[in-house]
Amino acid sequence: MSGIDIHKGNNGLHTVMVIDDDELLREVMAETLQEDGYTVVVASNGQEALDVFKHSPVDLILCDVMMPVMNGYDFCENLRQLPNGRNMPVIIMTGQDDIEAIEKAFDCGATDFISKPVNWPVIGHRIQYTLRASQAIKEATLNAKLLSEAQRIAKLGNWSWDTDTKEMLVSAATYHIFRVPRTSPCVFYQMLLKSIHPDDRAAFDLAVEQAQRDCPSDIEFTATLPNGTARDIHMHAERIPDGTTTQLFGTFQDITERKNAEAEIRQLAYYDAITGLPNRTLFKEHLQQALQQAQRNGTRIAVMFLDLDNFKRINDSLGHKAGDQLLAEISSRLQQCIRGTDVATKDIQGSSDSLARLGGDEFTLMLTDIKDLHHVSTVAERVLKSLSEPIMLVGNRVVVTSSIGVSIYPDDGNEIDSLLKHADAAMYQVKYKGRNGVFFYDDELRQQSQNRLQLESELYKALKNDEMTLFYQPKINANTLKVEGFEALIRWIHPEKGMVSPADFIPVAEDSGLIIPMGKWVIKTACQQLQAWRQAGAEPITMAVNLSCHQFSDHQLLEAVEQIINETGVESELLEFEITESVLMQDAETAMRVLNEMKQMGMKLSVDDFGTGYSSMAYLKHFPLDVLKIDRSFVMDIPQDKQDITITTAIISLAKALELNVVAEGVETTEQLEFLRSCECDQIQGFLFSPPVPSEKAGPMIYKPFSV
Ligand SMILES: Nc1nc2c(ncn2[C@@H]2O[C@H](COP(=O)(O)O[C@H]3[C@@H](O)[C@H](n4cnc5c(=O)[nH]c(N)nc54)O[C@@H]3COP(=O)(O)O)[C@@H](O)[C@H]2O)c(=O)[nH]1
Repeated sequence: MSGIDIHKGNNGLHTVMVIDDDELLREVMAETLQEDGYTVVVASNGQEALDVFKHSPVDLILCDVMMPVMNGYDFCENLRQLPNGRNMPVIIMTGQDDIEAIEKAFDCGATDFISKPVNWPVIGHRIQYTLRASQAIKEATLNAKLLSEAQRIAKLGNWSWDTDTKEMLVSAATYHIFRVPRTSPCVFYQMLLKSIHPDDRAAFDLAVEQAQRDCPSDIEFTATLPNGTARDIHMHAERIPDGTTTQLFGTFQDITERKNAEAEIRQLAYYDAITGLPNRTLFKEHLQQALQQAQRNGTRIAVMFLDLDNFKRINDSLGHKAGDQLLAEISSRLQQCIRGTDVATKDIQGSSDSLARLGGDEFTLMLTDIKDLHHVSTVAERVLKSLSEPIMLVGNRVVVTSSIGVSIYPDDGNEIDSLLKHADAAMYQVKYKGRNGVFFYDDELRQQSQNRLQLESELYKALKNDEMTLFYQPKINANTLKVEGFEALIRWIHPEKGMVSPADFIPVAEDSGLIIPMGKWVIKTACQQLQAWRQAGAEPITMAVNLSCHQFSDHQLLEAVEQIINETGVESELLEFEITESVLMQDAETAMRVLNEMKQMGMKLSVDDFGTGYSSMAYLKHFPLDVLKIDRSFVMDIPQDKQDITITTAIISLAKALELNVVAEGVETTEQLEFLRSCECDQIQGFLFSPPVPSEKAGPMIYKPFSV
């Protein structure tokens, strides 16, 4: 017979290949199998069968042994070499029902055998059973392969272990995780034990013991691989269901990448990138733990709040890179300072004392277990001395001093926030007294902070109860002495205390956030007043309103101003904002953006208290400004003070060069006026003409020039 002879069965689900040199037997067999529903392909010897097999899909082979050209044994051996022949079920038909022939058939790769003469009624069932078994093997093989791949992808391997015999059977992925070659179960166990980091060994033994007691356990340990690298491994262990207490099973998973990512996230979340020190969040965790411990042990804690005195100036003049370098140097000096007698640790575990960078140029130190406050002073003095040593920054010798405020638990507070707040208040006391020093939070500050709290709550009520009013101080043309504008200044008419100075409550409003609604009220009231004067026939005059730091950085400010302008109908070019030099220079880039937006809306912009901060001329040149206001402190001692004369003259010249109007504030005497006039100062504001007054008194000033 030549070519492929196919006999189609009626269901055609499975194809059986019949290989026999006896043509009659072949035909009978084909017919019988066809009747059972199989499609049949026939071949007359092994060689022909191999050729047929290569071209037509077959599910099972029935093969005679003794055949010309190629016998059944050789066919089996050759078939197993083909990729799709490796797992093909082959039933050998042997006439010799002896063990030797059967063994030889199995040796050559046969799946099963049947004896000749063939039992025809049974053969269909035999084939069906073999096909079913083959299908099950195929599925199991595929599942095992997919599982193995899944384990590889998940870096997860499984194991089973008899803790008595010390035999540990593991999956391919487990070998891969530990980077060891396939080996015997006993050897693998030894390798595993050897790889576990000594610090993790006790936890590993405990996890095994726990699993033996039928409590599933999970641990993470570090394994050192044969190539010396360390990997983080997670192990889950359980007792084999219905097994003995020594029979365990579980998984190993390589979690190194996850652990690394977690460490990176932790670093970003808890540490400062410039200095590597703990940040505010971690410091608070440290402090919280230390507070709990101090509460239990009845000990004291010192919280030091440290602020560098001249950082901003250095940052602005030498650049941010140098600023970062400076912070890193400060951080390492601080670490050395507390290492003298105290241990500075960077992490929570085992931490006692701690150092952190809160942001900007602010650092905090926590000293625990304080027996004597003298010790805190010693550390603080050491810090001051160390930080004031010169630092070389991009070729410049820089000297930085610092101000330190200290609060003590439990004396000055029981909670994180109050301790930090009080240390901060003490630090401000140092700044106030001239910087470069240490101050401990004390009764006076406590009283001040209580007063502040009281003021804050009264301020809330004041806003609600309409206790605020505006006074107006005229700005007068230095030559004509005509009123060209007013500055609106808030006043608080307290029901019991009478008039409270804005100098006392504006800082509290700033800290509490109340400045935002209060500031809006001021802008609106000032605009309403200006519009009322304009509608009553006044010439165009300006109305200046002070913007505090918080107001200036409030994202909703411009929206609110636009609404006020629309509601009151005031001409936007008559509204002037006075912003202090220090607020503008705090974040010059942002200031530039906000000022430009204000300018686009038509408002006038004025730099208040000019000369008291330190302006970057580069920014000043580009800010869209209209007015420079010379601070009162320079005008006060004119004409006696030579330096003030020099400064005032210089500011006026600068304003002229920048094509800005210049206003002198705090003018109280005719000598001051004469001097300012001689320098061509444009406008005068001060008690010489009028203090801030209520609107009823301010209004008539518009129509009648002043005289001196
Ligand atoms: N953000 C806001 N700040 C405001 C507002 N209203 C006032 N303030 C700020 O409070 C500080 C104190 O203000 P005040 O007590 O009103 O003092 C002003 C003038 O009364 C005072 N002044 C004016 N001329 C003279 C003078 O000849 N002699 C003298 N001794 N004092 C004088 O100067 C203050 C105005 O300063 P300035 O704003 O720099 O022009 C003060 O910082 C106010 O800015 C507010 O609504 N919002």
